[in-house]
Amino acid sequence: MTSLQMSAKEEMVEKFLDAAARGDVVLVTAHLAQLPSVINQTGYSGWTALMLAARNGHYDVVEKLLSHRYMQYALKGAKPVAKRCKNKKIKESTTFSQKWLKLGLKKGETKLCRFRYDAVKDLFQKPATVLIFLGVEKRKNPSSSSDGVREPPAWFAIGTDEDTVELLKRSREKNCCFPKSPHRDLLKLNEEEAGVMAQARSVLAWHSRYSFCPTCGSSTSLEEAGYKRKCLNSECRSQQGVHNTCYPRVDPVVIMLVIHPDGNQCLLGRKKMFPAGFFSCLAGFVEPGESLEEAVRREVEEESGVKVGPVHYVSCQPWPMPSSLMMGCLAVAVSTDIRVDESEIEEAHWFPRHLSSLTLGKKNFYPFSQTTNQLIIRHINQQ
Ligand SMILES: NC(=O)C1=CN([C@@H]2O[C@H](COP(=O)(O)OP(=O)(O)OC[C@H]3O[C@@H](n4cnc5c(N)ncnc54)[C@H](O)[C@@H]3O)[C@@H](O)[C@H]2O)C=CC1
Ligand SMILES: [Mg+2]
Ligand SMILES: [Mg+2]
Ligand SMILES: [Mg+2]
Ligand SMILES: [Zn+2]
Repeated sequence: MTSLQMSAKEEMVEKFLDAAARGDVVLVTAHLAQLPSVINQTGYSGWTALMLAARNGHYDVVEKLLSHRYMQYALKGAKPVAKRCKNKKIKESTTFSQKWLKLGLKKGETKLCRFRYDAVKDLFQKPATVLIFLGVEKRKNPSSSSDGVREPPAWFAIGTDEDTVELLKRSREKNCCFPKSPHRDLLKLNEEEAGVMAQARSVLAWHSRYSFCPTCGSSTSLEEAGYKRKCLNSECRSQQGVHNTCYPRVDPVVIMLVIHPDGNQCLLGRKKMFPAGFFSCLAGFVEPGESLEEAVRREVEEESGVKVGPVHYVSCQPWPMPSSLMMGCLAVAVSTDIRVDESEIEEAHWFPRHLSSLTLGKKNFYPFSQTTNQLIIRHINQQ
């Protein structure tokens, strides 16, 4: 028996929190009828059911929880969430849970802001505006468009110094947002919009950092619909040959689930900046001259002291903070002692499979990256 094994009550709490996180209002109601005090429990993740339901946009679960008599206790811990919920005043704010609400309590999905040309054309006159071409929408059936336009729309992203509140007034979309905390807000978007966001954010972030030529320091100008910056000094070395400073940068990152040699545990760690109780796969930047496998072995050993043997690539995901490509791998450990590098990781542990499956493997449960979810689900299914 390990200390990580759960009691029956802990297991029930996790099931209740899982139902709240998935928006299963029937199961949430059943658990509350059986054990009303469960409403206040935070369980393994450190989050209450209210926080999880709000985070994932399950309006009906939030309403159910708020209407429950035991909620008065929970309100002590989650006052701003409950207050804003009741008043339906969801304003810009700085605290963690309030920000989630702004995005999460709307019915339906969070959407990116969309503007028609007329709404933003005046911005193009401003020197600070950056316009990049994102692509033309693929339409399965072009003639069936609802707005009467036959040609599929072309999408652009605009970088502007205009106030976001002013910008929002120009959009026709009701439930759209400007994600302020990209790590979490990004994960509220559907896959298609997350891809658009990754492309736009990476390229715009690159433009904001490369106003001057890294080779000679002269000014640069935007070319090729936003995918190149050319040095304006005709003598500059970057004008000859291929110079990667002229093109948007992507940093390769490895993110890996390390499996214990017994096959039944996986290694997860937490950085100081993570919310309480939040553990994730280890990750790190690929260094120059390294292969994927070498980067996985080096990062795991640096961060946890665990040595890794076989490494298998599983899936990848663009990660626009500001511009990485996260490559997800399963890695098999050949040693088990953990010594964390405290400058990078606060804690790391081996997690038994049943615990991972209860707390981590559920779609939408945590604001994890898709890559992390897929690695954990792959591990859970490899019984
Ligand atoms: N569990 C995790 O740690 C997860 C990490 N990520 C992302 O993976 C990426 C890498 O993970 P980390 O643990 O931060 O990497 P890491 O373990 O390599 O350590 C980060 C440090 O490496 C240095 N560094 C080396 N090359 C760098 C580069 N090209 N750009 C920026 N810093 C560089 C910096 O000092 C930075 O503080 C980050 O973008 C992070 O947001 C995403 C999901 C989960
Ligand atoms: Mg590292
Ligand atoms: Mg790292
Ligand atoms: Mg590193
Ligand atoms: Zn130059």
